[in-house]
Amino acid sequence: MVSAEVQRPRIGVMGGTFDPIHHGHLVAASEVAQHFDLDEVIFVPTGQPWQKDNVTDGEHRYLMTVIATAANPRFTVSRVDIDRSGPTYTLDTLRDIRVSRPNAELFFISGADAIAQILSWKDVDKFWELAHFVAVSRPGHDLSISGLPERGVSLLEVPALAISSTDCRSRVKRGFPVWYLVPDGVVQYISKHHLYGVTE
Ligand SMILES: Nc1ncnc2c1ncn2[C@@H]1O[C@H](COP(=O)(O)OP(=O)(O)OP(=O)(O)O)[C@@H](O)[C@H]1O
Ligand SMILES: O=C(O)c1ccc[n+]([C@@H]2O[C@H](COP(=O)([O-])O)[C@@H](O)[C@H]2O)c1
Repeated sequence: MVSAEVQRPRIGVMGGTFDPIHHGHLVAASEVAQHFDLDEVIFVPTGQPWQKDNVTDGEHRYLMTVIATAANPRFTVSRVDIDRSGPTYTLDTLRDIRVSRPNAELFFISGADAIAQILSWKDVDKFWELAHFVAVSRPGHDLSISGLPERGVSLLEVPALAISSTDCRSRVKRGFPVWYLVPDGVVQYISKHHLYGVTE
């Protein structure tokens, strides 16, 4: 009797502060999904990103991420980092996602700037047994993985979008449009909730 081989689900994990989520994030996730034949990409907004200051409330960032990903049947959003108290560490993110997807092969997606900082992340030496890391190109940043285990990390060139959340926040504050930099629903959410406005 021939036993059918059960295929493990291949799941991307796109962690980010998403303050706000923009098309650079979405294109990165979509390209990695295509290249690595992923069944799903889980977007995970950070709770308390310990290497960033003055971050917008997590519920706003979570809801913008839900709005931005809603149309893609392979994109989902997880609250694991938003709901965990204390600083957000990727080790916890990956462990929590593994609990909800026990059989999955995980692919953690990050941009060139983030991967360049990875050796400063908590317990980085424990990452490689939990997920494969995919580092994508990003305008203005060299894509390099020197010093990281070769089998643990892959590089992927993606269409260059010179968009950052910092620039989106600055544009809103200065009264410039963010149409076409972020999804339409996110533009409307920012306006409705008066995010990133001039502080009185
Ligand atoms: N334009 C982009 N192209 C490719 N990857 C990106 C791009 N923007 C962000 N990323 C990657 O997405 C992940 C989450 O990024 P994050 O939410 O911090 O956005 P950001 O634009 O870098 O924000 P900020 O400007 O506030 O630092 C990181 O791994 C980052 O490298
Ligand atoms: O684990 C850490 O110590 C750590 C330090 C900095 C960033 N990260 C993760 O890297 C991802 C991108 O973070 P950021 O700050 O660039 O939005 C996000 O999932 C963070 O939780 C993780």
